[in-house]
Amino acid sequence: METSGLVQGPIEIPSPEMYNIFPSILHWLPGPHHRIFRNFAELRVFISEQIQRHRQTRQPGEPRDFIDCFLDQMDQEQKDSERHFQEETLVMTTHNLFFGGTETTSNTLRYGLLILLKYPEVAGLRAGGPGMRGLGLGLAGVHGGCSSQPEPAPAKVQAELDAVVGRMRAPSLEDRGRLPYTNAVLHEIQRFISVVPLGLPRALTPDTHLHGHFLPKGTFVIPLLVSAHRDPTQFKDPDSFNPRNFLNNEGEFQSNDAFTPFALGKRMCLGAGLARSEIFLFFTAILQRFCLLPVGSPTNLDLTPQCTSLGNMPPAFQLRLVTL
Ligand code: HEM
Repeated sequence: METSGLVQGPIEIPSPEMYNIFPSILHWLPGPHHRIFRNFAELRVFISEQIQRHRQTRQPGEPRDFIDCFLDQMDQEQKDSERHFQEETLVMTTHNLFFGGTETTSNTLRYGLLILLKYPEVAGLRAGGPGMRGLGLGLAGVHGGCSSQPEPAPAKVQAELDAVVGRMRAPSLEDRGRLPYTNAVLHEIQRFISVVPLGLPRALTPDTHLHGHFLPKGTFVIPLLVSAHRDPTQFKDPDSFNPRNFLNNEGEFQSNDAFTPFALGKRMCLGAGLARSEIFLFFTAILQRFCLLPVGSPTNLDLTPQCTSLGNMPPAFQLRLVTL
């Protein structure tokens, strides 16, 4: 049995760069980007309703979640004329968590699956064997399962998962340290795609000299995270996908200081730990159970991101998942 596994594409925006530079002008121009603003407004309404429900059901001092904690803090600061914990901040912070926590991780997962389709020798897309059932997610109407594919290169991630975790239980975070190749592949996916290519803007607190340039105090600086990820002094052949960037000669996992998908410093991604856990658990759970198959030849798969500057999104693609 095979069912549909079409991966949907993103909303098309005329020019994210334009929006970054002239946000107010785009508000007045017609175009599909207005869907984003509508979605944004809808999400605000949803969050405001959730806050209202929290107010009605909460026990002050006994927080159940982030919104309750924030409301407790608002109570404490009620009499403070310079209070930071206000309703609008709660709405926007919750919104940021939603937005920052969903698109980023889901794009990484989608992009990662596309990369693994393109580089089957990494994931280990297996040829059909007697133990493989043609069952799972796939394109409606397409038949043949893994057996229609040519014999693949060594099934490295799947072989490692088989050896360390087996098939009797789901992979857990405790396994991460014992899966160096898989860990390296996941790091390489994040490096290769730079799903968030720019860090958030900063303002310089002191006057600064950088590479012969004088930058006065107050200058806005936007870190180009993608430039670190494509730096040939840090990564061998940085425009290619190569998990060896995160492995030493003994095949052990090796980190790299230039790996900064979550940025650096005090304002680095708040959800980095959660995101890394999600990426690990989703990928390993999928690869433990399924053989990934492209629709058509892997050589025809295009990895060019659909949208840059706001975020690197994978192009729409189709994939079949066949149970192992
Ligand atoms: C693959 C997944 C993710 C990537 C690549 C990513 C990347 C980033 C980057 C580059 C920044 C800017 C940090 C800076 O400029 O210093 C950021 C900020 C942030 N991220 Fe993530 N993120 C991911 C997932 C998440 C998740 C799961 C959450 C929450 C549930 C989250 C919440 C946030 C928040 C709240 C900020 C703002 C932090 C601040 O301003 O102090 N992110 N993220």
